[in-house]
Amino acid sequence: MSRDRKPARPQRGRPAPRKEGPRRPPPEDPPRRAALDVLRAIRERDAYANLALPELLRDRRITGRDASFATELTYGTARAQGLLDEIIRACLDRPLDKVDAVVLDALRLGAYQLLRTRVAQHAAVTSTVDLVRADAGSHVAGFANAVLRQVSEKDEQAWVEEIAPDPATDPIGNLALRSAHPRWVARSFAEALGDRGPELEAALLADDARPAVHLVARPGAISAEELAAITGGDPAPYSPYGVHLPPGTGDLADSELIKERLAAVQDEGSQLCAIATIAVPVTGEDTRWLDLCAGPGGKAALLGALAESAGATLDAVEKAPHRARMVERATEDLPVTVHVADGRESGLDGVYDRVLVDAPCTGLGALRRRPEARWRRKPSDVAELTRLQGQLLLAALDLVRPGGVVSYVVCSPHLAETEGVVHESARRAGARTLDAREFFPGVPTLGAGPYVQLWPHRHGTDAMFCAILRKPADS
Ligand SMILES: C[S@@+](CC[C@H](N)C(=O)[O-])C[C@H]1O[C@@H](n2cnc3c(N)ncnc32)[C@H](O)[C@@H]1O
Repeated sequence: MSRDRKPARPQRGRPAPRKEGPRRPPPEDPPRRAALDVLRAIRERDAYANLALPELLRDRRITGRDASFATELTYGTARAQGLLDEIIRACLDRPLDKVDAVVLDALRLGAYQLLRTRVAQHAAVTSTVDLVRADAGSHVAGFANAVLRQVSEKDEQAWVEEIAPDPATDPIGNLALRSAHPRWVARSFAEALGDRGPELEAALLADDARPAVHLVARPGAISAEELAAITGGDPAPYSPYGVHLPPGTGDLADSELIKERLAAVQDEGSQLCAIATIAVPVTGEDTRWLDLCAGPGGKAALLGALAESAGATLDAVEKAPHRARMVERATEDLPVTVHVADGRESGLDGVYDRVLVDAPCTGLGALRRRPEARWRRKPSDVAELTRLQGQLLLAALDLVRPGGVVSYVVCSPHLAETEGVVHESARRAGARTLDAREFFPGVPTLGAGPYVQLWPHRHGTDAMFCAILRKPADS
């Protein structure tokens, strides 16, 4: 394995690397090179680690233990970025933003190995210095070496003790740094949980755990028990259609079960929100259902299969044409009609018995799936998204018939995106908020209601939020 391989040294007589420009020798250390290239792609072109890394590993034919090591380095460094930056900052005699971005990527990678892996110190330092030399030139190799030597003088715990805010006066700031989250994200979790202590810590730490893969068994085609038996998984604790796969289950894209649409990969929290949408009683007709933000089609496929057995039909609206095509593929053979349209002005009539608004959101509830997302999202995203979420929810309340129900779902616990949007839209439309907890039977620790907020550390699901609204019958 190349992890502990001694790095190549310049040969005697070989000309020293020129100072004026970076040179890139053939990769000597494929896993670290792959990790560094993906970290750079994340920074320079907003790449997603979970898409960019597998592609790069495939292209460079990096497999086995090297691929696992590259994955650990890339995901771990991307997640811990803010904490690593604070530690690197403490080792500098200049502001962090004066460090060349290419060098900083490598310093983060080196610091991650020193603080959060079992890679030997000398291997972590020399391999990083080699990468810096190759990418930024020899003149900065000494600087990188000096910074990493300083980082290596303490372990993570000691660094955190030294640089974290005092937990007595700033518990959120302390936990944010400890758990490598931006302060505003930690604060939003604290506000949603009503906790600044152990539960907040558990919620933040859950973002670093690898989520189990959940499958949904297509209703009417296969039962969860059958799917569990075939896959070696376990029936999910709460969703009657869910299966939890054993840890380490590989890529399922080529599995016959998925290709034949008997099953799909879907977080149990998403399943529960779709199921709740149709569990609420409505009086009278119950045959016209609408999914107003349907792409890529996970919930539309589950609702479509449930619609088929209930004798209902589903209209699925999606603004982005390529995502609408994904909905079409996911719902083939189901009573689903896909519309490429803006949900705020879809042109559809207000006749629906049930509407799901699974609105675009910050995704703060699924940070465990996107290593870089916690650092990419900005507080300013929230204001923009809440405006759109409110408009979509009002449109849904317009499209639902009197007496019908709307469920509003986001994958975020941020109160502005959850309760804030629901309060304001319900008030403006004169809609009644129902106790959503009733429609999540058997799910524990749902708090005081009337909304449902799921959490990875409590429920093993993404942090999905669900509110259920009823349009007054006389409106
Ligand atoms: C959270 S995702 C929905 C996930 C989907 N329900 C599922 O379970 O697979 C939100 C979707 O809304 C779409 N979207 C964004 N703005 C929209 C709008 N104004 N009208 C309709 N869809 C919109 C996005 O393209 C995205 O596909």
